[in-house]
Amino acid sequence: MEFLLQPGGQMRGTARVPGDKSISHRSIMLGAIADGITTVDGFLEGEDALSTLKAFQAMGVQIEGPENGRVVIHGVGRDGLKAPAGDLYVGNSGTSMRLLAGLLAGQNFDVTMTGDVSLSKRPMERVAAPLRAMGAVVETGEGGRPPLTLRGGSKLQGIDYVLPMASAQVKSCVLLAGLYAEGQTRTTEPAPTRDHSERMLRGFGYDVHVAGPVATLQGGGRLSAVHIDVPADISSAAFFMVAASICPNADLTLEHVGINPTRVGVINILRAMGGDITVFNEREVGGEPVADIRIRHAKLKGINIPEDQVPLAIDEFPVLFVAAACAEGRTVLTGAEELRVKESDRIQVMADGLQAMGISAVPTEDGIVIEGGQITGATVNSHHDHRIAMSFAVASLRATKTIRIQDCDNVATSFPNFVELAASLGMQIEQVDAESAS
Ligand SMILES: O=C(O)C1=C[C@@H](OP(=O)(O)O)[C@@H](O)[C@H](O)C1
Ligand SMILES: C=C(OP(=O)(O)O)C(=O)O
Repeated sequence: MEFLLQPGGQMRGTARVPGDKSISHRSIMLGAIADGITTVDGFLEGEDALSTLKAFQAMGVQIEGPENGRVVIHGVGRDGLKAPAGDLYVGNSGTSMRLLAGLLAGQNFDVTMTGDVSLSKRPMERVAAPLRAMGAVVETGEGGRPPLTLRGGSKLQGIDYVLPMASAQVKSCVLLAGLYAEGQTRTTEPAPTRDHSERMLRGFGYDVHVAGPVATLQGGGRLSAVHIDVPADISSAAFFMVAASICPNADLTLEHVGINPTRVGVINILRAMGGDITVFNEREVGGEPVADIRIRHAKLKGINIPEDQVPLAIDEFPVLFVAAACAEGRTVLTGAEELRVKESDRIQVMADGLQAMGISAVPTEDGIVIEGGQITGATVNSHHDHRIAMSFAVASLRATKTIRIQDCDNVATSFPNFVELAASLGMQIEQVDAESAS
């Protein structure tokens, strides 16, 4: 499936984007191994979160929904998971594979996880290594890539793990394995990353101690079912935050957006570029801060993006590169080599696409240098990457010609109603079959 975009779109109105993907994954994982019935509202009905949901159904957990964002999980308790009948296929979802690796390392059955063509290229040694150090038996495919197999029956020991990279997936993997380990498990991260696992574990009544970069928990405890209210995903909101910022006359309000301090890099960076963003109606919902956000068109300027913002905006860089392409002057990103191991190499793929659209975008080892300019139009490829597809769609708001984006099926992993919502706010977008696209 492809996206076809015409120049001249608008960006006005009020919208609520779908539920947070990171929190949706974790709600299923923790709900499944808790005692009692966990209810979830605002669940992301996208393919990635559904991959996690199906994995637990395959391990014998009764889960109802999602229906209008509501999921009911009949927790089986910490030792109640059953061996799945076959491999667990988790599609495009790195979060599913890496967090599940931790949760499954201490079970008494073997399990193999596989993924799609994009996930099959992504590094899994980063989770295999600490799990092995805890006593797990873990096998990866060639070069440390999927499939990922965990052999059952290993007795795990707690670990004091200093993360070599800023990664919430690796941190969460180790903490989830720590639930099944003897003694204490401690993670130390080089920079703050999303802390949804720590917050949600506490919500389920599990004691996690956090002091600066160090998170500590004791193995062997139990989780008690709760109700979880999933906020709208700031990573999905980001497409419209940039869209409204770059689009003349735009005035957009996004409702009920999660503004956890470990996720707000996109707001900080856009404001530093001159963005007109008002965060209001701040409240706390189920242990996560939430707010409404109003974005109006602004004249953006290029900046040197502070490296401390990188983990706080890690999934928002593809669309922030579009903001940089529309800004006056040069934007420089450094310290972001992690972008090369996402669903695609997001530095290279964005540089290629922006260049095809007439923008000077020069990749570096750990970032990119973008000169603001006039976006023309082009046919570009998303390389199986949902965020790349949606970012190029946003570029249409300042383009002079048609933009065609190939390979857009994976937008359904995180934002199944993107086309409908974008069109309702004024973007000139339609979905077309690849066959009709010669
Ligand atoms: O923990 C999570 O839910 C996520 C962590 C990040 O990955 P890394 O830990 O690989 O940076 C992010 O890119 C991903 O979309 C979701
Ligand atoms: C990197 C992402 O997700 P995951 O690692 O779960 O595939 C993302 O959604 O941008």
